[in-house]
Amino acid sequence: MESLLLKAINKVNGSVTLPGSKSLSNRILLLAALCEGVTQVDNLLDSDDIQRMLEALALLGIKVELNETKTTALVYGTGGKFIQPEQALFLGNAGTAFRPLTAVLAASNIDTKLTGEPRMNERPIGHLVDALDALGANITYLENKDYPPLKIQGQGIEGGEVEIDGSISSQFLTALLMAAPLFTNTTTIKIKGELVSKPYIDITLNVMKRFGVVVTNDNYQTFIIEKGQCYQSPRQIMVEGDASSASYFIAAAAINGGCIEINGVGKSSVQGDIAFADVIEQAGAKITWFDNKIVVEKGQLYGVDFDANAIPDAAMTMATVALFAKGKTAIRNIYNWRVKETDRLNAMATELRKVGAIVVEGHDFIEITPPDVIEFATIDTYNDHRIAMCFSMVAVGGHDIVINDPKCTHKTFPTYFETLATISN
Ligand SMILES: O=C(O)C1=C[C@@H](OP(=O)(O)O)[C@@H](O)[C@H](O)C1
Ligand SMILES: C=C(OP(=O)(O)O)C(=O)O
Repeated sequence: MESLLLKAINKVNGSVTLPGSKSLSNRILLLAALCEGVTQVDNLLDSDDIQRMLEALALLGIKVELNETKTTALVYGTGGKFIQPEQALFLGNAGTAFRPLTAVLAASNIDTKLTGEPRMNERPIGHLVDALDALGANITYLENKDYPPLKIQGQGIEGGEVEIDGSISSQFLTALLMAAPLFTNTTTIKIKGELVSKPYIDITLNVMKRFGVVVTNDNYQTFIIEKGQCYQSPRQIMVEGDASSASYFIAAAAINGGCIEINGVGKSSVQGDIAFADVIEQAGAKITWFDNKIVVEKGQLYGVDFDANAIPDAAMTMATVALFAKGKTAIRNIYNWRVKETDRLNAMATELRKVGAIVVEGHDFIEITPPDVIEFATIDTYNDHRIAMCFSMVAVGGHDIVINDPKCTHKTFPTYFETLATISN
């Protein structure tokens, strides 16, 4: 396995342009496939998760033309008609591909198999399948109940009233919402349990609206999709920069004392992870907001204690910022870290201890007290892009560190380490 020795970074300074958002890219590709006509998608993310969605769409008979950098796509929508694929759709470890495609294919009239990496088979999908089953879908677990891989026998879905458990992943509700305009009747979705990661639902509703479908949302408890609405191409659509990826550069300036301009997201972002900037501001960083950029400078950082349920991805970055903050940092209400790329609560606790931090790993929280002296360590990344990117903060804070399997960042940010190098001295 490849390792990367990241040398201590003296100063970060300069400007970065973020790659497109993963969450927006995969939603937009799928909805563009579901409308009639051609949609031009600009600033598309070029990464593994998007590649998996593109491959699946190709097998379903959707033509997509990419430019040389794979950041502009022309998607030839087929109005919801797919061809019967010859082989299983391999979706890697991309939740934003697996979950929405499950719902959309359940509403189609073709038969498909959905598979993924071994870790995908450990990431639950039962809450989504239960809701689709209740609506009359025909989905079979090919290995273990409640987990991928799946066989889906598409036979159309009539719609109606349905409950969905929102306590493990918002992607299940996102999937149902995105598929609902394909159902024959009006659909009313009621949420069971506490809905996690709520801002991702705002992203979903925002993208659906840009494709012409309106959802009535009653305080995230009931969602109504009136019958007769179908996706309409906006013809051209721009993917905003990735707010989760922004967190590493926001953190870098805050830790290191440099000044970084981050282009591609700003105060008007539709992505909830932009709220990471508020958390780190509370911790002491100085943030200046613009419409489509953020400028960050250092302040003395202090540990913060916060509920991170709304920003599960960006919150991981605070776990390594904690190494350079005075006092204890507590990140709470993050049980679902355990069912993502790896058990992130356990993995972060293990790796933070390697550099000397005192860590309490709770069922749904993590507390980090920084060490007096950061120890040199080799960080395992568990095939989790965010662990690799988070631990680059150790170098940003002035300490050498080895990151195992740095290419795991390809899931969402293939050029992460090169981009970090451009602002490092
Ligand atoms: O809908 C989305 O685009 C996402 C939702 C979140 O997942 P959960 O809803 O499972 O927390 C997030 O962690 C993931 O990276 C992307
Ligand atoms: C949880 C993540 O990915 P996924 O979309 O596969 O859930 C993530 O990117 O941090």
